[in-house]
Formats: sequence, structure tokens, C-alpha cells
Amino acid sequence: MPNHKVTEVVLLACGSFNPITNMHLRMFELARDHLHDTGQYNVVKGIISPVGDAYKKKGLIEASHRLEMARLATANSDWITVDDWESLQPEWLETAKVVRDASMRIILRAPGIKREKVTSVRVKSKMINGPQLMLLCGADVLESFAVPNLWKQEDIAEIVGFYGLVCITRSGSDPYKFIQQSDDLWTHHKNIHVVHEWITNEISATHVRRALRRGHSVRYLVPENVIDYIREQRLYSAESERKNSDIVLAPLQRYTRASSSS
Ligand SMILES: Nc1ncnc2c1ncn2[C@@H]1O[C@H](COP(=O)(O)OP(=O)(O)OP(=O)(O)O)[C@@H](O)[C@H]1O
Ligand SMILES: NC(=O)c1ccc[n+]([C@@H]2O[C@H](COP(=O)(O)O)[C@@H](O)[C@H]2O)c1
Repeated sequence: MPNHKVTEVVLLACGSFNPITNMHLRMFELARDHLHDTGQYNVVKGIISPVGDAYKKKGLIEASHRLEMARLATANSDWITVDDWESLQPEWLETAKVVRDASMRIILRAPGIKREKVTSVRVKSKMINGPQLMLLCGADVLESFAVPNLWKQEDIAEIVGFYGLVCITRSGSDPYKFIQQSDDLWTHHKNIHVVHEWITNEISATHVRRALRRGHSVRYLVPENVIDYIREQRLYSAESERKNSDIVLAPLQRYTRASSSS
């Protein structure tokens, strides 16, 4: 009989999901298997949190459509759900705030928790027996931590140090080296779970949108019911791809623009 404690985990993935792809869904399955294989964690839930309309990324279509596609894509999953809180906010929110809010709501839902005891998740959650939230992302997001002015150092420290990160490898990325070379990340390396994806799969939403604009098939890259929705709603055209292209770029958009035009 194992005598160590198994921690319950909720995985939270933040992103554009413009549109959601099969690889976004695979990320959750890969992360869950990896954490279960350690024998230390039991993943009880996965949450997809699409970014709101205020995230001025080129070609980002309305959050209502991105949410609906994520809901359709997860309709058959018994553990992955979609959270609309972030997408409904009038302003763009740093990921640390999204993680904090989601964690607070998860803890408040745990049995036997009294609201008045949960004034600060960061301080109190160590004393509360609720599941632990971890941020789930691809290696490109981890490597974006090094882009100047993109992430606040205290946000990275909070996400990695207090919550935890599960990072899926992408081709061209080397998260192990990246963590090894960063003093800040190395300090918390025990909280960073790198999941090596052996069946390399470079599906990206950018490639899917490009194929759609050209009238090419995206079958087997995106769930069937999402393809039907895209067709019915006539989403992703040359015009939608021009959205936000006239924005004067802040550091955040400069980075996101660069990553989406590759
Ligand atoms: N092929 C992939 N392998 C690993 N992680 C991925 C892959 N595709 C997306 N992700 C991860 O999914 C999360 C949400 O992705 P998001 O929709 O923001 O990016 P994307 O699919 O790369 O889109 P875009 O091409 O529009 O930038 C991010 O953490 C991203 O790193
Ligand atoms: N400082 C931050 O908190 C910060 C910076 C850049 C991207 N992000 C988030 O990372 C996710 C992925 O962004 P991209 O789709 O632009 O790669 C989004 O949810 C976005 O909000 C957060």
C-alpha cells in the first residue's frame, strides 16, 4: 500500500483558442497521464479559459464564438470543462489573476469550506483541503516568460512557485534547457512538470485559420462539431484575420503578433 499523500489537481489552460484544436484537447490528456504516472497526483478536472476580446491579438474573433467552439469540443469529455469568467471581463487580465480567481472558486466549492475563511487564497489554501490548481500550457508560453515586459516577475513567481505549471513540449522548444538556464524558474523547478510529447503534433490555431481562409480541409485537426459551427457561422475569413492589425502595439501584442505570424 502506498503511504504517500495523493494530491487532487485541477488543470487550467489559458489561451486564445481561436479556434480550439485537437491538440488543445490532447494537452489535457497528456498532462493527466503524466501526473497520474508520478503516483502523486489525481487530476479531477480540466478547465479551458479562453481570453477575452480585449486581448488585441491579430485575427482574434469574438469570445462568444471561441467559447461556443470550446464548449462543443468538450461536450463529450467527462472531465474537461470551459470557464467563461476570463472571456467576459471587459479588460485583458494577466494570467496570474485568472489563475487566482479560478483557484478561489475551486476552493470555495470544496466541501466544508466557509467563505469567510477564504479571504486570501494564497495565504489560506495551504490550510484548506481543496484540490490544487496548476496552469497547463505549451512550451511556447513557458519560453515567453523571457520576453521583456511581457510577464511580471512576481506573476511568474506566483504561478510557478505557489500553484504549479504543467508544460507540454512543442517542436523547436527545449523547456528543460529553458528552466535550467533561468534562476527564477530553477528555484521552483519541482513545481514545473514538463510533459514530453513523443507523437509530435504541430497543430496550431494559426495553421487551422490559414487552411480555412484558403478553403482547405481542417478535418481531423479540429473536432467535427466545431467544423460544422465554423461553417454555419461563416467564421475565419481574410477579413476576420485583419482584426486588430491596426492596433498600435504594446509589448504584449508585439510578442503575440510575432508568435501568430510564424
Ligand atoms: N501543438 C501544440 N503543442 C503543445 N501546446 C500547444 C499546441 N498548440 C497549442 N498549444 C498550447 O495551447 C495553449 C493555448 O493555445 P493558443 O490558442 O493561445 O495558441 P495556439 O494554438 O498556438 O494559437 P495561435 O496559433 O493562434 O497562436 C497554449 O498554452 C499553447 O502553448
Ligand atoms: N503577463 C501575462 O500574464 C501574459 C502575457 C502573455 C500572454 N499571456 C496569456 O497567455 C495565453 C496565450 O497567449 P497567446 O495566444 O498570445 O500565445 C493567453 O491566455 C494570454 O492571456 C499572459
